[in-house]
Amino acid sequence: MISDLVRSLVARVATVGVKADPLSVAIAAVGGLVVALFVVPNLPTKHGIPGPFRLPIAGNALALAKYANTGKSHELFHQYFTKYGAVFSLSAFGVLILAVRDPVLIHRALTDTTSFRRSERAGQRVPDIIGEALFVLPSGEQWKRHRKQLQPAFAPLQLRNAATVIDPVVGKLADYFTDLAAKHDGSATVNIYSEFTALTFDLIGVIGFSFNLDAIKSLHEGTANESFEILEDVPIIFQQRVFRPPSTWEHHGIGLKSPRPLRVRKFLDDLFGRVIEERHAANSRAREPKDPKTMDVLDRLLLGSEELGTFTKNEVIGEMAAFFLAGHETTANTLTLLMMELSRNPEIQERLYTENKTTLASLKEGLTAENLHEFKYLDFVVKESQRLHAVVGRVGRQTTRDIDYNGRIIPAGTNLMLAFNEAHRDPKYWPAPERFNPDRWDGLKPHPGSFVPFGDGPMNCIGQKLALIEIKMTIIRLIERFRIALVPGQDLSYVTTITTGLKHGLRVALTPRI
Ligand code: HEM
Repeated sequence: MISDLVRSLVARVATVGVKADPLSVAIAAVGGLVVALFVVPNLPTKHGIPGPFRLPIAGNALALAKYANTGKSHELFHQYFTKYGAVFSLSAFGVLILAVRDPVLIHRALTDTTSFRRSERAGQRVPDIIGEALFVLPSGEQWKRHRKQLQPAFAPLQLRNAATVIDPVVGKLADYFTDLAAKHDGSATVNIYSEFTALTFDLIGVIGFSFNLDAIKSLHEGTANESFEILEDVPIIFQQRVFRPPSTWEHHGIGLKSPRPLRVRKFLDDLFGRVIEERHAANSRAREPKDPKTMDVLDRLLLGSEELGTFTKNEVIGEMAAFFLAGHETTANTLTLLMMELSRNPEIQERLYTENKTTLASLKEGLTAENLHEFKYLDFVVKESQRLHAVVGRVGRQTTRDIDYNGRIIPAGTNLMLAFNEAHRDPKYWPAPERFNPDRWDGLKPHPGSFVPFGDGPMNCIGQKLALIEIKMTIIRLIERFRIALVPGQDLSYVTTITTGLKHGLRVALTPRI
């Protein structure tokens, strides 16, 4: 059909050359415009990878923005993967994007650092707030410096100490549920997502920076918590900017000079500025210099090192905000979706309870970071939940040179969207992919790239061990003390911002086990 259109236009243009009557000129001009605007953007490309119809200039940006702004981009991508297969192409304002579900290409893009990189794109969405933070920094020297400096804050000793912080905080949360249940006919009904968001928010503050933003306290006392509200706005601004050209941000109230982002940045400067000053003062009062082995994230950011130099104030504040961002919503969503599966599958819950009881009784030194591996069925349950619910559903990379992909050439400079959530449910790698079946993990070594909840390669999640300690300890302590049931009749649809979770959270009834 396209070739017929092009042929008739060529004939028209040829006629124009001979006769030049006004009607033919007008038809040829309109036709030329139609071809330039609608046909050329949709001609088969060098890479030959299929994809949905592209509009002139905007390409697929309008559909992407529409779905992204309603939190449903996962639905649009799923429709396209179903229609076009494991890799499809999109464009947005001249930028070519390949969406990838194929685990082989996902694995390659995450681990082959000579052919793929993280581009500047994510950082350019939030240069005013967290532009210089690890998880948006492009591949290169600055990323390497941040990673090298911060990695030791997640070493075994720090994780062991973190576990000693997590266990009592979770214990207090469980006490709160017990009291609530006693006041309400023996069962506490809560939106567990709100509880987990507050929990993970407080934990990242205490573990990473030794200060508590008291989100749990505010939630339970029903008081406002400005730090929490402001930090929660960062991913929303991020998401609202993703598929919109920067020239339109101001119009949507999310420009670099718009009041909302300015308020966020000012608040972060004030809050984190105070925390930084206090830490500097404490460090200068200390008689001995800090032992690098016991340094937390903030120490590492402030003290720098001989080898890696010192961090600017913008880098420190950006990292602090980004750690709250990367470290709390991801973990809260993972915990919530896991609770959804447990509340839907009482028999799995009971198996966990039995394992819990025997394993906890066998631990001489109590629950620690080191003995969590003894809860084997719990490990399967967590993995299976992360497989079905990849809360970081998509991650970006860019090709640094032409790539041969199954005989097709993906040109250098192409942006890839690696769809972890789709790879996790690919029937080629996962039999009965929609079934929540923890037993599938018994003896299983997944195909590379088919299970990547924390990414892979050098840019994998720096906080993954900490996140798993938080998740496992929370589940162990809640399952130990409560039966968890789903409150019927609720809307469990997903919402995708930077992460994917449940749009309205999750209401569960917690009934204490006697
Ligand atoms: C279940 C919880 C979590 C999930 C599913 C998750 C997932 C991920 C994924 C998929 C990436 C890779 C991004 C990429 O390849 O571009 C990542 C990176 C990152 N995560 Fe997590 N994360 C979680 C918890 C945490 C926690 C608790 C922290 C902090 C304490 C954290 C901090 C980071 C940071 C700083 C990066 C950037 C690493 C780098 O670029 O070198 N995450 N996370």
